[in-house]
Amino acid sequence: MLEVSNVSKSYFSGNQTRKALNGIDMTVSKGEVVGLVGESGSGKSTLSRVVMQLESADDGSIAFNGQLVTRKNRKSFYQASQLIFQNASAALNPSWTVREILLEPLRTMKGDREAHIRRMLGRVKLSETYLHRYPSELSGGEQQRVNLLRSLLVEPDLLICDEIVSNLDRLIQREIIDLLLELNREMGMSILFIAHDLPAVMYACDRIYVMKDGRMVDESVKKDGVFHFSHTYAKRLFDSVLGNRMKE
Ligand SMILES: Nc1ncnc2c1ncn2[C@@H]1O[C@H](COP(=O)(O)OP(=O)(O)OP(=O)(O)O)[C@@H](O)[C@H]1O
Repeated sequence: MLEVSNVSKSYFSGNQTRKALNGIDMTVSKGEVVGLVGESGSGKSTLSRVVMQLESADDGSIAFNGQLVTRKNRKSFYQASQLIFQNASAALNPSWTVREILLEPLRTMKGDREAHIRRMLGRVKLSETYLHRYPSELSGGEQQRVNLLRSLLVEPDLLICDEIVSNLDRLIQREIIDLLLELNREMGMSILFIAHDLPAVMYACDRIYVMKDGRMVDESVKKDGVFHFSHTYAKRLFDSVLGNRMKE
C-alpha cells in the first residue's frame, strides 16, 4: 500500500547541512499496524511530513497503491491517507464548535454530512452532546478523539499517527490505542504509529521500524507477542523495556 523507497532529505541551517533522512525504505501494507521508533531527532516526524508531501524529499520516491505520490497529486492522496499530530488542542480551531470542526473535512461530500458525523461519533465513543462544545471545553483525551474523528470522517485507508498519545495519561493512552486497533480491525485501516513510548508501540504494532540519525537501522515483526531486533542500538532500546510492557 505505502512504499517509501530510498528517501533522503537534508536541512540547511547556520551554514550547516544536516541529513535528516538518509536512504529510507519503509512499507506499510493493507491492514497493517506499523510502529516507527527512534530517539529524539532521528527523523521520524520529518519522514511523516515527507510522506504526506508537506515537505519534499531530495531523493527517492513515495508510492501509494502503486501510484507515485507527488506534491501535484497530493490532494487525492489525502482522501486515502491522513496524518494526525501530537498536539490535539493546537490542531483544533478554538473558535469553532466540534460540529464545525467535523463538518470542515466533509466540505465536498455529497449527501447528509450531519448524519455521517453522528454515525462516526460512536466509533470514537463520543456522544452527540459534544457537538456543541468548543475544544477548550474538552479534556485532552476528548480533544484527541475529536482530532482522530476529523481524520476518520474521510475514511482513510492509511492513518499516520505522530506521537498522538504522548500528552495523555496511561489510561487514556490505552483507550485511544485500543480505539485505533478497533478501527484497524473493523475498517481494515492501516496505521503508521510513530511514538517514543516503546511499551505502547510493542502493544499496538505488528511490525516495528527503528530509526537512528536519519537511517532505518532495524525492523522486526511481532512473533508470539515478541519482537526480535538485531541492531545493537535497537536491542539496547528494547531490552530496557522488556520488563515494562503495556500488558495485552
Ligand atoms: N525545519 C527544519 N529545519 C532544520 N532542521 C530540521 C527541521 N526539521 C527537523 N530538523 C532536524 O532534522 C532532524 C530530524 O528531526 P525530526 O523532527 O524528524 O526528528 P524526530 O525523530 O521526529 O524527533 P522527536 O522524536 O523529538 O519528535 C533533527 O536533527 C532536527 O533538528
